[in-house]
Amino acid sequence: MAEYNRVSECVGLITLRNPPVNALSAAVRQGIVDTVQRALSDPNVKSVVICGQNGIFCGGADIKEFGSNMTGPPLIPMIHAIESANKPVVAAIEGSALGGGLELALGCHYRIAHSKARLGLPEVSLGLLPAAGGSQRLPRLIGVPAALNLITTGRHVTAAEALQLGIVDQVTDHNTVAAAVKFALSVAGRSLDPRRISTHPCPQQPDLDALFEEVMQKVRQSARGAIAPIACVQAVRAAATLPYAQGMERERELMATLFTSGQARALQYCFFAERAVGRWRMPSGARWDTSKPRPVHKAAVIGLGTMGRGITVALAQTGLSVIAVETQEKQLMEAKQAISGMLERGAKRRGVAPALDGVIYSQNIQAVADVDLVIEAVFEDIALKTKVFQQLSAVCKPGTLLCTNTSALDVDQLASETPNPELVVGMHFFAPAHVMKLLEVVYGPRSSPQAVATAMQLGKKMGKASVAVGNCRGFVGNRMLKPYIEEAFFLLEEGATPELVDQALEEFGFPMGVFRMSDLSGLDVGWRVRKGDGLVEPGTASGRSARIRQGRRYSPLGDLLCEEGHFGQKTGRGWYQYDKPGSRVARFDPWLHSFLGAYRAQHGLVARRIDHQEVLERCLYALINEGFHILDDGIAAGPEDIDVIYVSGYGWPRHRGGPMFYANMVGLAKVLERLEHYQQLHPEVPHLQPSSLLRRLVASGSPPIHKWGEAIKKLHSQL
Ligand SMILES: CC(C)(COP(=O)(O)OP(=O)(O)OC[C@H]1O[C@@H](n2cnc3c(N)ncnc32)[C@H](O)[C@@H]1OP(=O)(O)O)[C@@H](O)C(=O)NCCC(=O)NCCSC(=O)/C=C/CCCCCCCCCCCCC(=O)O
Repeated sequence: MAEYNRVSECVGLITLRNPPVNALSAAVRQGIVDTVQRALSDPNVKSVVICGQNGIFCGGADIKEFGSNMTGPPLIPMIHAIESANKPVVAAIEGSALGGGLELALGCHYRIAHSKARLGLPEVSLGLLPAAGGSQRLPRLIGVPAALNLITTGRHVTAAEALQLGIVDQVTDHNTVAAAVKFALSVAGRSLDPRRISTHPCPQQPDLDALFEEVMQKVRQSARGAIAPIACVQAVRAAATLPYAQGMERERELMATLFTSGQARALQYCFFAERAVGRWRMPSGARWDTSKPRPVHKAAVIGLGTMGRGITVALAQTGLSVIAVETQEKQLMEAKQAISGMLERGAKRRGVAPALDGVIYSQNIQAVADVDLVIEAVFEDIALKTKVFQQLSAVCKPGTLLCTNTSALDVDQLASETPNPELVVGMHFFAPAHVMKLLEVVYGPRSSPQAVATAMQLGKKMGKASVAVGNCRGFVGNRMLKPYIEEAFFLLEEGATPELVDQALEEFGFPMGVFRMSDLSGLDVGWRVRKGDGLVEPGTASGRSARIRQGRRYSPLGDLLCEEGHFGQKTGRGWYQYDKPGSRVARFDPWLHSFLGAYRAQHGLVARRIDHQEVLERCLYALINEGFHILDDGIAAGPEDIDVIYVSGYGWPRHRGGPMFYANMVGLAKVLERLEHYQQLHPEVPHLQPSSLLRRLVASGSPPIHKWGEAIKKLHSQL
């Protein structure tokens, strides 16, 4: 797994071979140990170059090995042997040098990078720290502040930034291995002492204590309960304050805690889940690897409200030419200004030219005649959307894919209004569409695999976490959100406060609790949906019967606030109060608390003490239970799909892996037992009734999450 050649007569060239990213598996580590040994013992070899095959240096430790008993030579002594070598060792970095890959390069005496290479220590995003000496060498090489930034964020830097920081010694636009070999020849015989990073002291830093205190505070705030960023700061502190050997000991201790933590398992699960969702499959048997996407060069967006504007920006930023259609002239002018502003700001951030010319604006739907794909983003009204789809079917060239950005309406119904339902899919973006990572690609029974493949590929090009899901009310994300929100309302009725519920959820790791989130997105959104469902009634009735609608428990609390004009941040009043409409700082609202008291009295409810555990169990287990229904219904192909949706679109804390992974960690039997407990207490709440899939999984011995797919298939075949 590491190939050895002698080149230019006296350079030993070691090539890592472990596709696709040359991860440092046991075999690769053994290969490095053997080939380094061979190069150092060959008297004809004066210097050594280490590179990776297929244009990538090394993607780091083999993450797949982490879950198993690790065998093979350990990384730390391997890197130490390279650093202590008596012949110069040069890393030739193409593609990526990440994690253990960069740590390997830091053990080399010199580093040459291709201009397109990216380097970084992203271990923190896997719940770990750079524990092959990276946390001790990098601060010694580039100073404490820069190292802290890289190690606690895990961000990847370009070769140019790496050069500026002093991580690499040279950047080339040409053949990196050839440049490294030339460089290796030029440094043969030079003293290596100054090149051994571990022997350097950390560059002096004034006010070291104040710096670490400030960084620790910032990291704690943004970590939302994640432990790895904090351990990263502690490890860098060891580099700054202790001799290398003691720093390495501290690095080892900190890693020992992280390595076996649930958070590391969750974050590594997320890494693989995000890649797994690209391998989508439909109940028909159609799959990602047998369905060819159609090329999309030109796209159109219909309707330039908030969503349409964001979608236009996301499409234009991928380099597509976009026709942006809005029939109202004033709206069109406003949209044009807003879109140009977003494109300019985005381009400035990314250091590229804004794609302003990529967007053509029109008031006329005829302008979309020759596009390859249309995304409809008009108001959520089935009659209006149906009309637009009929117009599009008449105007567009044959084969144009018709996509709807609906978040709630029936994609199949829209498809059935067109002559070619196989060309219709949902592309459910999340606001703001050019920023949010998530895209649900919604297929109906008649959507062609090619249409799904095209939407999935376009999502990937836009940098979205794209997940293919079946069509149902709310698709995956919003369908699961409904019981979560309903439980939060019920908890208020029973004695909780918005502050208590939000605090429990935010301590769990959500960026915002359910009520702060509701204030941000607007209480009127749900009110409109509930009205459409015939659930909203005038608020004069009292007692239990007033809180049973359509045969199940219902809380009219949100409706009552809306009737008062309390729509959240936009009106300055919601579950909290705000200094003025549009302000973002949520404050305790005494009116709301007396309103809740009066409401409970009117309905004969006696407030009881509710703790954080009950909030978490009722809100989260209700949401998870819906996830099991979704899996059972075949709406999501696997738990990874649900987890990626929740982590990338709904603020589920990544270090908890997503709702289904969390259920797996808590234990399926425990989730089932708690649901049964709450269901007995609240028999009129159907979403607390444990899903039959959850019951069946528990009955079959609660297989681990990576085996659920098999188990679900088996359980279905037994039905
Ligand atoms: C940028 C990438 C490298 C490439 O991106 P792209 O081209 O888009 O391709 P992808 O789709 O992402 O990936 C392609 C497939 O490759 C798989 N892959 C990628 N990286 C890895 C990897 N590192 N390991 C395994 N597999 C990998 C990926 O899954 C895809 O396959 P599939 O589709 O899923 O089938 C991009 O891939 C990327 O960013 N990769 C991750 C980079 C990264 O995070 N690297 C860091 C890894 S962690 C690390 O290096 C840690 C080092 C520290 C030392 C570790 C020491 C371990 C043992 C210590 C034990 C301590 C206990 C102490 C006990 C005691 O002492 O008491």
